[in-house]
Amino acid sequence: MPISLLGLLPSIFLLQVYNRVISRGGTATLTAMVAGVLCFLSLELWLRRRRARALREAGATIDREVTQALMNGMLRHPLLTLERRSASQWLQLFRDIGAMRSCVSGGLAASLLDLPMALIALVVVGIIAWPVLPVILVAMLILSVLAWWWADEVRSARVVEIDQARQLDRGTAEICNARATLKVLGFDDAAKQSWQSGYDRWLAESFRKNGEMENAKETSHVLLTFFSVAVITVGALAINAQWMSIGSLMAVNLLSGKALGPIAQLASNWRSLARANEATVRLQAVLEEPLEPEAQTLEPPRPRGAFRLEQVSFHYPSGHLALEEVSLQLGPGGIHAILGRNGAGKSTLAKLLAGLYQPTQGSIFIDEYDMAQFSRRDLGRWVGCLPQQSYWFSGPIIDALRMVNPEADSNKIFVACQLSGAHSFISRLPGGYQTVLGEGGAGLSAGELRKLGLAQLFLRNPSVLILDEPSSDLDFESETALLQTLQQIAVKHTVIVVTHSLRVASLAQHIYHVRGDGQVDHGTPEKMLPELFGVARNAATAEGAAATSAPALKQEVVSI
Ligand SMILES: Nc1ncnc2c1ncn2[C@@H]1O[C@H](COP(=O)(O)OP(=O)(O)OP(=O)(O)O)[C@@H](O)[C@H]1O
Repeated sequence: MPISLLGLLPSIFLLQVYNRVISRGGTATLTAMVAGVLCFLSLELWLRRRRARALREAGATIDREVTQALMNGMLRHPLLTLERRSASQWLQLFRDIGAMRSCVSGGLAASLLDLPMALIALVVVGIIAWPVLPVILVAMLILSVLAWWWADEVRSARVVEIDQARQLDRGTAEICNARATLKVLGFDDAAKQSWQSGYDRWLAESFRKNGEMENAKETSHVLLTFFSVAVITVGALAINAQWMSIGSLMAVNLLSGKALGPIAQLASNWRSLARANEATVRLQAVLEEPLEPEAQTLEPPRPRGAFRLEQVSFHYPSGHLALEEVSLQLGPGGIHAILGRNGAGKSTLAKLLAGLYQPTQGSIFIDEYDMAQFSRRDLGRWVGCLPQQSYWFSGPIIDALRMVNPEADSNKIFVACQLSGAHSFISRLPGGYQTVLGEGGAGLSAGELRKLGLAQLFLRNPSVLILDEPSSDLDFESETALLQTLQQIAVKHTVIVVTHSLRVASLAQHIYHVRGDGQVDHGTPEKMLPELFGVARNAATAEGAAATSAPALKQEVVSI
């Protein structure tokens, strides 16, 4: 408001110069007025800088608060919700925050704050030059209607260009992720064509909308000049009729710019409001989604690792029913194999046991505790999981290993790597544990990355280890070594292995067969192996002889 009031200063100065200085020759008055104007201008400069800073701070606060809420929220979203959005969609949500910030601290906020100036200018025009007031009112009306007309994106709460830019981003991210696959399979032309058509659509829409906005801007500019001419014309007629003075006309010419400028500026700033509005709706939807429970303040004792499923059903949001009223017990201790055909629901069962998915119906207990009460952080301490596909962070190997257990000393890291079989190949690398890997572990083979994933799991030393096809990328020798290790770990821990391997299955104490119709059969390997593989356990163990003839407990296993 003070800035708006100070905005009247040039007009009042002009009016006084004409009425008191030019017509009466008052040089002393002029000096005093110039001194006064300079003081007020200094005040206005100070106020404007304060206002700009307040807007900047508001923008930065919104950015900081929403970014943190989004990052915390994302990491506390249940796995199913996380999986629903791709990495590029999450990235776009972080970019949406920028749209909110630029709306608050950008030109739109400033022109909205300047709107009171328009009202004050109108009042002053009414006092000093009432004959031109109707002209300015009509001009305001026309500019307001046009500003609203051009604000179609705000009215429909949809920015088509952003929709298309997001689709394009998603396509680009997918091509970047699949760059090697595209090269290997040789269908890069097809992928490029589909990307190009998305790009052309976005470019055409962006070009069209930018043209519309340029049009709005240029039209407003010309209209402002036209209204200024209209004010001078009507003012000149009013002076001839002796209804107002020349000084008033000169002042009113400046005032009309103050009254109409903020409205004309709205037209070119609408887009940032439309973008911020869209971004806010999207962010709000994500921030309102339910999160996993907070970490417990009271820490229950480390579980022994006995699972009990009571009438557990699970279906995906798509409606696919993976498990239906399954009841079973598992552990504590020992190796337990989950078997079944592709797509039967083995990984789904493993994720339920790890607490990564919540049953749609029924309950899962670990020891005597209902798992639903625990946060992911609590469960992560007790139930370690090696998923079918895990991500390896770029940077030195040692840093990524320390990330999972920052308190682990070097000895513990060596032991975990020896157990997983990673130590031997890391030692052969020229940089050893300091070797820097690329994104996703680029620079190592799939089997080597698998061993590093196992090392991370061992480093956490959970009560329960859930491994989804741990030996899928391992050579025979490495698989044998891993099986020996798992046998020994299973003396004190519960080891659950999702597998297609007869060797692994033959070592289990108990086998769970996920049938694919929502049911799970289970029994001893003596009963299940002939049914599933058509071989007796004895024959199977003979095949996996190296694993079963594990020597006395390895020293490394004792230390985890
Ligand atoms: N996020 C998801 N949304 C919808 N359906 C899913 C999702 N993840 C898996 N499914 C479906 O659930 C079923 C079970 O999947 P799951 O990954 O548990 O199979 P699996 O037995 O581990 O298979 P594989 O041996 O091939 O690894 C599959 O038919 C799959 O299509």
